[in-house]
Amino acid sequence: MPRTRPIPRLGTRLGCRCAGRGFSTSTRRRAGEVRIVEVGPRDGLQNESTSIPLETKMELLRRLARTGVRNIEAGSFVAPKWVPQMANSAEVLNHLLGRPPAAPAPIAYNFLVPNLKGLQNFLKASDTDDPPITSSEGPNQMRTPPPSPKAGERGETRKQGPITSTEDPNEMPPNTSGKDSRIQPDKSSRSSNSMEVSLFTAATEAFSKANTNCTIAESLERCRPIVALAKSRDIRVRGYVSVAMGCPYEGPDVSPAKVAEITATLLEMGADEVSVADTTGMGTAPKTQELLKALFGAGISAKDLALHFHDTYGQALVNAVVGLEQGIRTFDSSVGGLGGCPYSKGATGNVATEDLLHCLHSLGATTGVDVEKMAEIGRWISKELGRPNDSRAGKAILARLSPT
Ligand SMILES: CC(C)(COP(=O)([O-])OP(=O)([O-])OC[C@H]1O[C@@H](n2cnc3c(N)ncnc32)[C@H](O)[C@@H]1OP(=O)([O-])[O-])[C@@H](O)C(=O)NCCC(=O)NCCSC(=O)C[C@@](C)(O)CC(=O)[O-]
Repeated sequence: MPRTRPIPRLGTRLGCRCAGRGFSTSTRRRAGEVRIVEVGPRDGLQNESTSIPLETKMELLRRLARTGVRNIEAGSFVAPKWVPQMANSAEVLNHLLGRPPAAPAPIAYNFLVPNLKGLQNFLKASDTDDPPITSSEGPNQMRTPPPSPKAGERGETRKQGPITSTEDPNEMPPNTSGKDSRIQPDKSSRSSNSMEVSLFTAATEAFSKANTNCTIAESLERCRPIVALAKSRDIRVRGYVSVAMGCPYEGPDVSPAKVAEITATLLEMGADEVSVADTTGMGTAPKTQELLKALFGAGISAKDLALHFHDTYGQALVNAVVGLEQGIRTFDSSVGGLGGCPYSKGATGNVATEDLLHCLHSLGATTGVDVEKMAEIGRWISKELGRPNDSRAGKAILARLSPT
């Protein structure tokens, strides 16, 4: 009789040690530690049509910081005429440096830079001796001195926070259940926050042209000096490859081999990780699998990758689970499902952080993020922006918390 090949259960493939039968709700079924990169304040807000006050952005960042999330994309040093919503990113950065939001653990704040000018503006804003603080300080907030501009000028490397190129980006704090994370307003934890940058390119020529006014090859050449300068200042660099699973101009068939080639080029340049982005939400489970196969086939390790799903076709969670099964441990998401891309018509927001957390926690993953706090933020920011809350899990959690 032919022997059937045993198919490992999800939990087994994710490395959990479950005896006997396991259920998806079992706390013994652990998917390990998963890093969430909250992109709501940048990817989420960049597409809003009405101007968002700086204080609303800062309040969003303060609230997010309290959830236990350790990576937040906070703004973008792009041309304001292209993305006006991000025009006050220097002020956001100044606030984060001058008055870091209280948080249970150090946070890596990330800013998008499309070109060398963007990085130079980022460095100028972070080197400001006296950030222009205009809002009132919260009870737990202490002023942390901004990094000295002298270090970089003398050619020394400026010490960044704990998440740097030399450290494992997937490393998580010991307490990752989220629920019991406590705000620690001590100076040491907050002064060890770090500032990172992200650069971006695309997997199709048409999108590259629309988003950054240059070819893919030109955009990669733009990336090279950005990585070099950032590395010389000991700043962690993340790369993005947009439209990896479908392009608004060239259609759904984007070559996985091309995505893998671009991703490898960014990593070879020195990027610390690359977030592979399904900008249009055209990705499906088989396409995610095929893409990861191409990426791994190109010699790229899962720990150097993040996945960034938009939820336009409602496939983001399924795709994330495929990624999880294949060893990916970093996922981007935005609270309340905020977002869209100004250069991808019809694309909806990123997968909602609340939905992703609910899914990951049900699989036994630890994220360190408090999903209930995140749900409250989703409700709050949606109301502030006058848009619907796009997180199904968020709405369900809120209904459970306050049944009427
Ligand atoms: C890339 C550029 C700058 C090239 O734009 P360009 O027009 O080719 O550049 P340029 O060098 O000719 O400059 C044009 C003007 O912009 C200024 N400029 C130039 N650079 C900067 C800068 N950094 N900061 C401030 N100003 C800048 C520059 O000084 C000049 O000003 P002017 O002389 O006209 O007054 C432009 O196309 C641009 O900013 N595009 C915006 C791209 C963008 O932000 N897209 C959204 C973010 S990416 C994204 O959302 C995808 C992602 C990451 O989430 C993943 C996914 O889901 O796919």
